[in-house]
Amino acid sequence: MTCATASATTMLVPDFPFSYDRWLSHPAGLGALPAALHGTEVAVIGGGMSGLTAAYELLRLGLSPVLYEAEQLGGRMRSTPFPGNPEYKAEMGAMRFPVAARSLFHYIDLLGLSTRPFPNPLAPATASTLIDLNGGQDRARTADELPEVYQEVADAWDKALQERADLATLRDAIQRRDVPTLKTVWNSLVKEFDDQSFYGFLATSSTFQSFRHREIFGQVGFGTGGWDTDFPNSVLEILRVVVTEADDNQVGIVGGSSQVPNGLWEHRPETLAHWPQGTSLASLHGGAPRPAVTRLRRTADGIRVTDESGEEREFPAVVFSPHVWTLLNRVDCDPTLLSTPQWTAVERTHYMGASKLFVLVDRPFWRDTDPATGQDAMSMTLTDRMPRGVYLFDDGPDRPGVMCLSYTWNDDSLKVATLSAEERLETLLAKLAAIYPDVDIRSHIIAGPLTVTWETEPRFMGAFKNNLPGHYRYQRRLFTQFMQDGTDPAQQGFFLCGDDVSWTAGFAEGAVTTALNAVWGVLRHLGGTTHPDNPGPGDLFDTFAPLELPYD
Ligand SMILES: Cc1cc2nc3c(=O)[nH]c(=O)nc-3n(C[C@H](O)[C@H](O)[C@H](O)COP(=O)(O)OP(=O)(O)OC[C@H]3O[C@@H](n4cnc5c(N)ncnc54)[C@H](O)[C@@H]3O)c2cc1C
Repeated sequence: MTCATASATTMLVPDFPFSYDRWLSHPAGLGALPAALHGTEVAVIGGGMSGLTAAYELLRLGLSPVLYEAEQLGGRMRSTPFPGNPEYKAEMGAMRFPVAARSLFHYIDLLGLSTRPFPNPLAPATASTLIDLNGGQDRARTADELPEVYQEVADAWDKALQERADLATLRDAIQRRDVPTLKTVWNSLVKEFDDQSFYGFLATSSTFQSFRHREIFGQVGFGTGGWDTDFPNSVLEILRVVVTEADDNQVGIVGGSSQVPNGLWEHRPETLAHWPQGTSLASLHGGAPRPAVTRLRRTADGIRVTDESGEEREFPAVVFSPHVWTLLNRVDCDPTLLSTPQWTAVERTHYMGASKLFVLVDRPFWRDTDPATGQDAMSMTLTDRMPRGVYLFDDGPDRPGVMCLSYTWNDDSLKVATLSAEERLETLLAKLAAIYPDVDIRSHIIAGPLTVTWETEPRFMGAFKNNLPGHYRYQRRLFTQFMQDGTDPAQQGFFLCGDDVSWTAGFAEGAVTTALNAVWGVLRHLGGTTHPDNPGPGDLFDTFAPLELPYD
């Protein structure tokens, strides 16, 4: 089932509500370059979802993208096979995609990948959910079956959103793609809430005056649940997720998320300029990308890229997709790559930490009925103990099942960061035994543990960006960096993309849409144009531009 079209809404981000999905699917294509420029090499640094989207579309425009990847293609769409059982995978990064992510789904559909509903807390695809808070447990199949207090919390959240953030108007404007209304309402929220944290928003809402309600909300929250580690972040980040329905109606990709970026590497576009039919990024690169980039220098004609092998190549344009922090410590950068205010924004970028631990088990034993209680042996679990979130994936009763025994963010991720994989497993099993005393998880494990902590991964240093209060201005500088008309020519030709420069970090949709901004930027920089019937994000920049907040 691929179901982008089943969504009435789209992740039309209110800061810049350009319809990337329509730009992508328009028969006129993304643009055209003078024939003399066909085959021009453009560097694309980073082979995650963003870099591969950019490289794929630059290839279709007739350019010759040269992809650099430091580790493995796919980046944070990392589906790691279990040793001995490679058909089963652990989703170390992205694992669930809102069907509203229509630009991402443009590529999921293009590649013919199948999706299935994701087993989020209390979702229809989830047999049962257990909430373990303050030592007490509540179990339910749907939210309606939970005790009254949970409904009070859900109502408090709905009311707070309605009263303080005009949620219904924003959602309606997004569904109708009514940009004037969307911008009017959203811009006033940006002014009001840029300085406000998520927790501050709750604590100052009349509907959340009970601490107990705030604590339960931190545990169960909305959509994917477990939002309390997000409490210090800017409430604008949360409002973007809510208004675009990014946390609702999510699906997983059958066979693993990494198939999307890896699929673009192998895919042979049906329509492409200049190149013969059958050309793919893989074929252009002889099957393997260039290694890590170590140095970037401006020259009279462009940007010189040095890679780990010592090779140097000069390009008229460079697209950079890894986390921007890597510009501070992994890549020796020419200071003129960015303006001083943009460098400040790079320095201020704030990333969330996240850890996960997966095991493969012999069968989905959690579906067994506990004879004493008549309930499932185990459930999708939200807990305030160390594991925080337990997710259960099965392919039928007689086949192995995948357990994500723990998915954590920030402080909870740091609690396991210094432990080895085995130590993590021991600790997590002990914590889960306190919730499920009669279940012997270990006796079912046939492979794993597979684990990751993104903040200690040298090429990432964090899971995904999340702005703190007061960060809007920095975010704006990074997001709009692809607009280089009118800037100092000596500072043109270098284009940032990736989910950390997007307004919706933590969602692959932001990786795709910022890649499309960079593609537009490269097209423009090299002297190409978009079709008048299908203007791109930069052509319509003034209509959609993110609000500028005063500095003084
Ligand atoms: C724990 C976690 C959970 C997530 N959950 C979801 C989810 O459920 N749904 C969703 O939509 N999104 C989710 N995301 C976000 C999603 O994974 C990202 O939005 C997306 O994968 C980002 O793609 P990217 O290309 O911008 O960056 P990346 O995937 O980080 O790609 C950057 C690439 O650059 C490479 N690189 C770094 N330095 C260099 C260098 N010097 N030279 C060459 N290459 C370099 C890296 O190795 C990497 O491959 C999650 C992310 C994490 C970490």
